[in-house]
This record gives sequence, C-alpha cells and structure tokens, in this order.
Amino acid sequence: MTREHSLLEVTDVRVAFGSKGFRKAPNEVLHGVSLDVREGETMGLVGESGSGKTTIGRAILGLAPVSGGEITFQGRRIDNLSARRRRSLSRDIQVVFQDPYTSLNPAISIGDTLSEPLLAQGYTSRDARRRVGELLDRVSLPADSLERLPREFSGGQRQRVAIARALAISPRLIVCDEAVSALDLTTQRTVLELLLEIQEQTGVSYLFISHDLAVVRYMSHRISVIYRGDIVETGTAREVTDNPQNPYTRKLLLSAPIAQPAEQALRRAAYEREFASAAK
Ligand SMILES: Nc1ncnc2c1ncn2[C@@H]1O[C@H](COP(=O)(O)OP(=O)(O)OP(=O)(O)O)[C@@H](O)[C@H]1O
Repeated sequence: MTREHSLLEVTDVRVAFGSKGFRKAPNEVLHGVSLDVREGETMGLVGESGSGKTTIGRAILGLAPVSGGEITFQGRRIDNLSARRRRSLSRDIQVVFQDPYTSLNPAISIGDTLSEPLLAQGYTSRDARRRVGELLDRVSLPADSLERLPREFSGGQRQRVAIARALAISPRLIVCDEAVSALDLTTQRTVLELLLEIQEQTGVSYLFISHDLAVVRYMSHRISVIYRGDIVETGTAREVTDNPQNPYTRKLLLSAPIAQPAEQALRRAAYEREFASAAK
C-alpha cells in the first residue's frame, strides 16, 4: 500500500512554541516530521519523554501551532481549518488521553459523558440512549454505570469510559496518547486487548503514542521512532524491533522488556560492541 492510500498524512510538519513572547526566540520542538496512518492500521509512535510525541498528536487535533508542512486527512488538508470545520472533523478523529483521572469531567455521570458527543452530532435522545447502551456493552462496563460519576470507577474502568466516548460516533482514527501508561500491567493488558478487538470489529485506525516500546510493538503494524523532534526511523513493527537501523532505536529497545532474557543480553552486548567501536 502506498502513501496515496493513507488516511492521515503528516508531511514535514514543524511546530514551535513561545514565539509570541517579547524577545522570546521560538522553541522549535518538531523539525519537519512526516508520518502516515493507513486505513485500519495501528501506527505506533515511540520516543522518550520530551521528544515531541504529544505535540504531533496535538498538531493533528488542531491543538498545537503548525508553522510548516501540512497535515491531510482522507486527502483533505486539516492543519488550517476554521474552528467550525475543525469541530466537524471530530466525527472522524478522536483522542484517548493518558490520565483517566483528569480526562473525564468529575461532575458528569457516565451516561451523560457518553451521550454528549452523540447529541452534539444530532442523535435524538432515544437513539443516544440506545447507542450508549451498546457502547457500555462494547467496553464491558455494567449497564448500571449510567448514573454513576467517574470517581466511582477504577483507573482501568475510567479508561474504558474514555474509549467508549472516543468510539461513540464511530471515528475513522483515534489518537491514543499514552492511553495505558497510567494503568497497572494487568489493566494495561485488558485495555490493549479491548483496543485490538475494537479495531478488528470496526476497522478504526490508531495513532498509538507511547514511550514504551514493548507496548508499541505489541499494538502496532508499523512504528515511527521520534528523537528530539525528528522521526529517525519508520518501518513495520518487526523491521523496527528486530532490525533497527538507527542507534537511538537500538537504545530504546534495550530499555524495553522482552520475553527472552537471553535475547535481551545478546542485544545489549551487540549494542555495546557497536558503540565501543563507534567511539574509537
Ligand atoms: N504548550 C507548550 N509550550 C511550550 N513548550 C511546549 C508546549 N508543549 C510542549 N512543549 C515542549 O515541547 C517538547 C515536546 O513535548 P511533548 O509533550 O510533545 O513530548 P512527549 O514526547 O510527548 O513527552 P512525554 O512523553 O513526556 O509526554 C518539550 O520540550 C516540551 O517542553
């Protein structure tokens, strides 16, 4: 499949912060980033803290100032949309954030949280109620969740609510920004399985952003690696993790836990040899 078939294309995107302040030099945090997400695939975006992952997600959502390059969705430019057209794009592109404790409004019941995007898209209250029931079922939350407030749910359950809200109006793309990072390992696993099942059933695409290469490898068809605002490597999940071309990717791999300790030791030794010879 070529880039012409991409659902989302980010091409040479630059983002700089702080340029409006008096005498403040703009701080460019994305230096011409390109990546694409195809229909029905999970594109993983991995890099260490501060490398620019969230900024890419925010640029796609129209929440970061794009100073160069372009972003297209289904072939149409979206980095320069009016607020009204941006709102209508939320039908197609949704987001699940990291923190299930702050991403839900604490004063709004789960039922209202889920019906709000449906009513905004013109659902009647009856159709919205029916759809909310389906969504709760889809993310395996009990039907009596409707009247309850977010504080009555665990972190994993709240993340299920956030996923149900993102799914409500059947988007084509969900940006998952560290969507499981705040959860314990067992809960992470069940939420990841849920995301995979949903993709299988609906064909939704994910841009799956995480600092954790093990999680990204598990979820993604392809992976882009970002380092200090530049994409340094893109390939299939297997290419990037079995045969990384960039030294930074190899470093990330060393810190990612893998199932076979012996393989990890070999990888580490090869990496250390390579760096020792590069340093000579
Ligand atoms: N609104 C902002 N104003 C100024 N600088 C910002 C803003 N948002 C992000 N940055 C800077 O941009 C850089 C990239 O941040 P970003 O949040 O995209 O990184 P990240 O890879 O997602 O990191 P993390 O995994 O820690 O969330 C950082 O140096 C950050 O300080």
